[in-house]
This record gives sequence, C-alpha cells and structure tokens, in this order.
Amino acid sequence: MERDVQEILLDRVQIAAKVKELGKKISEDYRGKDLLVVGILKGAIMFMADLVREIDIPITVDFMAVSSYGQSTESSGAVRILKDLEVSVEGKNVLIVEDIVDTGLTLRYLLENLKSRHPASVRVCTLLDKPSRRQVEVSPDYNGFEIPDKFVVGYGLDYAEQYRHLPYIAVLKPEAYGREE
Ligand SMILES: O=P(O)(O)OC[C@H]1O[C@H](OP(=O)(O)OP(=O)(O)O)[C@H](O)[C@@H]1O
Ligand code: HPA
Ligand SMILES: [Mg+2]
Repeated sequence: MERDVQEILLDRVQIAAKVKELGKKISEDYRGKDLLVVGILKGAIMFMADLVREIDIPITVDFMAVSSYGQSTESSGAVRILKDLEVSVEGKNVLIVEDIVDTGLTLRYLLENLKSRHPASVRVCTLLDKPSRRQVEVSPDYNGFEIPDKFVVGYGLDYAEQYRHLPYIAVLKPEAYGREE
C-alpha cells in the first residue's frame, strides 16, 4: 500500500462492481437514444475509462477540464474551464461523468454552462457523493457511493496533483495533507 495512505475506503473490487452496475443502468435508460458522455478532467479519468466500457449502447465521448481545488483540500469557489468540449451539445443527450460531487460548485457551474448550449437533456453520473459538504443544491442522477466528510484520493482523485494513480479510494495520513488539515 502507498505509504501516505491511512485507510482504504473503497477497494478496486468494490469500485469495479459499482461501475458495472452504473453502466448497466445507463445502457438501459438510454437504449435507442443518442448519448454523448462528457468526462470531467482530470479527476474522472479512471471512472470514465471504466464506465464507458460497461455501457453497451452506441455512444460518443468528449471531455472538459475544469478546476477549482488547485493545491488545496478546500474549493476555491471559482470554477475555471481549462479545456472545452470539441463537439456541439445542441440537441444531444448529455451525460456528465464526475469523480466526486462535494460542495456542488463545480457541478452547478457545469450544468448551467452546458444547459445554455441547448442540449436535449443533461444528466450527471458521479462515482462519489459527499452530500454533507454541499453548498449549493445539486444532486447527481446516478451515484456510485455516498462517502463521509473526508478528503479522499485515488482512482483519479488528487491531493495537490498527487495520488491519482492509486487503484482504490483512500484517506491519507494527516501528515500527508501538509498544512492543509
Ligand atoms: O463539488 P466540488 O466541491 O466543486 O468538488 C468536485 C470537483 O472537484 C474536483 O476537481 P478539481 O477542481 O480538484 O480538478 P481535478 O479534477 O483536475 O482534480 C473533482 O474532480 C470535481 O470536479
Ligand atoms: O475529497 C476530495 N478529494 C479529491 N478531490 C476533491 N474535490 C472535491 N472533493 C475532493
Ligand atoms: Mg483535484
């Protein structure tokens, strides 16, 4: 195990089972419809890669990169688009794929931004939901796991750009969070 890890919250077996379940549900819900799956970089990289392989209907994929956490465990509150979509969403069924909904500020921004481009529909699939931290009222249509108020890393999620490669979701030892906590 990575030396900075204090506790594994979700291991690779639990994650894989949940991703499979979500892929099946999404395939059923969108069967016969066009679906554009939008992965939100960078945190959603692994979830996106695994989820689309569990979807068995024709889809297209694109990515947006947004960032608000930077080097911190607290949201800066300011969501910035670092990379926009390459395709138009007009008239399309869009599924946003996120790694985590925490304060909800990122998701609110994405929903407002994408809805203004006149898609046929917009829904959200997140692997993790931390409802106890919500600052704005948004809720995912598909959610993998509800997690407690702990800053987690791994499976795409970072702390100061580290730990994204871990194959599980974990909490770090307090000293690994530096002076943030
Ligand atoms: O609900 P919120 O409080 O807005 O937090 C959720 C967002 O924060 C993280 O992104 P981050 O800004 O760290 O960018 P990253 O995905 O590149 O790490 C995470 O990937 C979500 O997109
Ligand atoms: O718990 C978290 N971990 C990593 N990135 C995050 N962005 C929002 N919440 C988190
Ligand atoms: Mg981050």
